[in-house]
Parts: sequence; C-alpha cells; structure tokens
Amino acid sequence: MLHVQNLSGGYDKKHPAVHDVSFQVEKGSFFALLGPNGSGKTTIIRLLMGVIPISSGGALLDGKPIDRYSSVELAQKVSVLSQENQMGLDFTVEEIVALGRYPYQAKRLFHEESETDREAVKEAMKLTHLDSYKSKPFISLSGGEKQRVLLAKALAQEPELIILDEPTNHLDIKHTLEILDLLKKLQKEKNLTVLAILHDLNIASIYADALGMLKQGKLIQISEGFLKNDEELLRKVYETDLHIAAHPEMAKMQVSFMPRQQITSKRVSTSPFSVNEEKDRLILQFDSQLRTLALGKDGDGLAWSAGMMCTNIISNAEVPEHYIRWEYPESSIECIQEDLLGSSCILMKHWDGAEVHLALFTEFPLSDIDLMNLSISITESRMKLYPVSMTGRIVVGTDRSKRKNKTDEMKKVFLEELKIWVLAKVQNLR
Ligand SMILES: Nc1ncnc2c1ncn2[C@@H]1O[C@H](COP(=O)(O)OP(=O)(O)OP(=O)(O)O)[C@@H](O)[C@H]1O
Repeated sequence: MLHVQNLSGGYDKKHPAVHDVSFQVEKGSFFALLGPNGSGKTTIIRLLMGVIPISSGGALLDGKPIDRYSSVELAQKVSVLSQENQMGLDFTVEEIVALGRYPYQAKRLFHEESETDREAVKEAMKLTHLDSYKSKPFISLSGGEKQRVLLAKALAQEPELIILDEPTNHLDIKHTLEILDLLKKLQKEKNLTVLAILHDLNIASIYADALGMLKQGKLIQISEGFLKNDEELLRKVYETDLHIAAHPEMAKMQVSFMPRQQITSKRVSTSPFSVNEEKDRLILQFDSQLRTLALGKDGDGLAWSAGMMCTNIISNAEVPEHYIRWEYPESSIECIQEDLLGSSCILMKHWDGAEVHLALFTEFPLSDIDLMNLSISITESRMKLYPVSMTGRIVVGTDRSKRKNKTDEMKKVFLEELKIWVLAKVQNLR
C-alpha cells in the first residue's frame, strides 16, 4: 500500500533529519516505527504528508507518488493522528470527530453533512467509547481523553491507511490496550493499514507485524519482531542496558530494561542470602528477589522469589508471599554456603528417608535457560549417586539484580565449577 523509497529530507537542506529511508507497509498490515527521541520518526510522517519538503526519494501510495494526490484525495485515503492535540476553538467532542468527515464534504457545494457522515461519526465515537462525551468541550478533557477523540476523528475519516504519531501518549495501560486492540480489530475486519510511531518496544512487539528501527535519521533494521540477537543492537540504539526474553504467554519477545543505578551500586553485604533457623522452620531470605526454578513435587516452575521457607510438615506454618515452600519431615536440612569464583552460592539439601531434595541459589546472574540447564545437570549428578526413585525436589535460583558484566566465557567457567561443587556436596547425603 505504501512504498517509501530512499526518502530524505528535513528542516535544513544541508543536514536532512531523515536520510535515505526505505520501507514498505503492506495493505492490511501494522508497521511500527521505533527509535529514540530525535531519531526522525515524526519527520518521516511530515515528509510523507507534505508538511515539509522531500529533498530526495519519495513514496508511492497504491502505486501513485504520494505528492501527486490532491489534499482532499489524500485525506480520503489516509488519516493522520499527530502528536499535537491542541485544538484552538472550543468545539465539542462530537464536532471535533465530525471534522474527520471534511474530505467527503469538501466537494459538496455547501459542505453539508450527509447521513453517511453522521453514521461514520457515530460509529467512530462508539468504537472509541466516547458516546457519553459527545457534548463535552474538547478543551475540558484530559490528555488521554483528547487522544481518544482525535483517534475517533481519524477513524471517522474512514481511511485505508491510518498514520499515528505516538497514539498511546497520555494513555493509561487499559486505554493503551483498548486503542491498540481496536486498531488490530479494524486491521482484521476492515483491512485497515496502520503505520504507527510507538515508543513502547513491548507494545510494538505485541501488536505490530513489522518493526522499523530508526537511529539518527537512518532506518537501521526492519524485522517482523525482536529476537534475542537484537539485544546488542537495541542497547546501542537506546544506550541502555536491556534484555530480550520471551513473553510468558505469547510467542512474542519482550524487552526489559536494567536501571543504571542498580548496575553500578556497591554491594552492601557480603552475601545476598541470610538464613534464620527457628524451632520448626528454616527461613532463607534473599537480599532482592531471585529468579527461581522449582521442579518436582509442589514445584511451581519459574518465578521471582523473596526467599524460601522450609517448614516441618507438622508445623503448618504460613509461608510469606513470594516465598518458596519447602516441607520437610523430621530429618534436618543441611545448609552450605560458599563463594565460588567470587559469587556467593548456597546449597540446601535433605534426605527425607525416601527422596533427595536439593536447592541451589547463586548470586551469579544466569538466564532462564541457564537455570533449566543447571537443574538438568543437578538431576543428572544426583542420578549418578542415587537411584532414580529417590529424585525429589530441585530448586535453583539466580540473583539478577546486581548483574555485573559477566562474559559468556566467565559463565561457562562458573557453571562448570558450580556443578563440581554440587556433585561433591551431595555425596553421602543419605
Ligand atoms: N521544526 C523543526 N525544526 C528544526 N528541526 C527539527 C524540527 N522538528 C524536529 N527537528 C529535528 O529533527 C530531528 C528529528 O526529529 P523528529 O521529531 O523527527 O524525531 P522523533 O524521532 O519523532 O523524536 P521524538 O521521539 O522525540 O518525537 C531532531 O534532531 C529534531 O531536533
């Protein structure tokens, strides 16, 4: 539908804000333009809409150069929701939405409103849940409500292509998802094509069919979604430490950011683990929440945990929130704490007369995959020493809060060392 070809231009002829940008937005698809502040996202839209002059290259809209469309023709095909939501006059919500019908009224002698216009306005207000705002003055609305009104205006225009500059600006999470779900619905049901500037990488990853990443006026990557391999690229573009991991429920990747403050913060204690023993329980408390993997009887898989509470079965003690529960019978739990290659590690083990249970926590930062592999290798070590029927619970955990610059090589050496340590400690447990 929209083919942008070697587009360059901006505000200063000598220094164009956008250089040689090419991308395609297929009909009925959702293309997200991403990039840090000042990278040229809005400028691309301004160039496409003829607000500022193109210095070279251009764009085809349904095969015709976009600058050959008259403004009314263009407005019947494309609507734009820009960042500026300051409307000068004191219009009501309905009047603002009705402005979206102007391209259809422009050619009529008295610009009169038709039944189709009224229906389109009504439908757009219904879709954006604005029925009850109909008579309210636009200027009396909150930033988020104004944004919804402007989206309704853009939808009343019944475009084939909708261009949105940060459509979820000012919106809370409920309204953000509502707007994007609506766009997705229109994309599916009406074959609407969407080109949106989004700042939230995770929202873009969930909703967009294609992502275009801009840096300093250049489009440096177009992809169908983020991959684990994009971490380095995103770190450079956003100059921020971040990590990419799978969404817990969807086949989409999500980006999580690491605050600088914590990365450089100094250690306050020598170990991130503290152990308190009371008469019928043993409480292991973590400095900050650890990423844990609990497998076996009652294990609840991957979680963020604040600690582990080992309770004697007969005590029925209440386990605090975000604590792993570990029940044990009369036998005692052995707890070994050691520094391995400068990282504090703690191993808890017990033999309940039938099964061997192990919990291993380390402050070395590991990924979810590392935790899974670690639990597999602990299971294997245990199976070398004890019959399969004795395999009880396994819990492994890692501290990602003080993530230091650990290389893959350091991780490999650490994991090897850890496995040897665990194997040595679980011998003669019975
Ligand atoms: N009206 C203007 N006059 C001169 N330079 C401008 C103007 N608007 C933007 N620029 C410059 O053009 C470059 C690209 O700006 P643009 O607004 O396209 O970035 P953006 O990616 O949309 O940023 P943001 O995420 O902050 O909205 C920036 O260096 C900016 O300073």
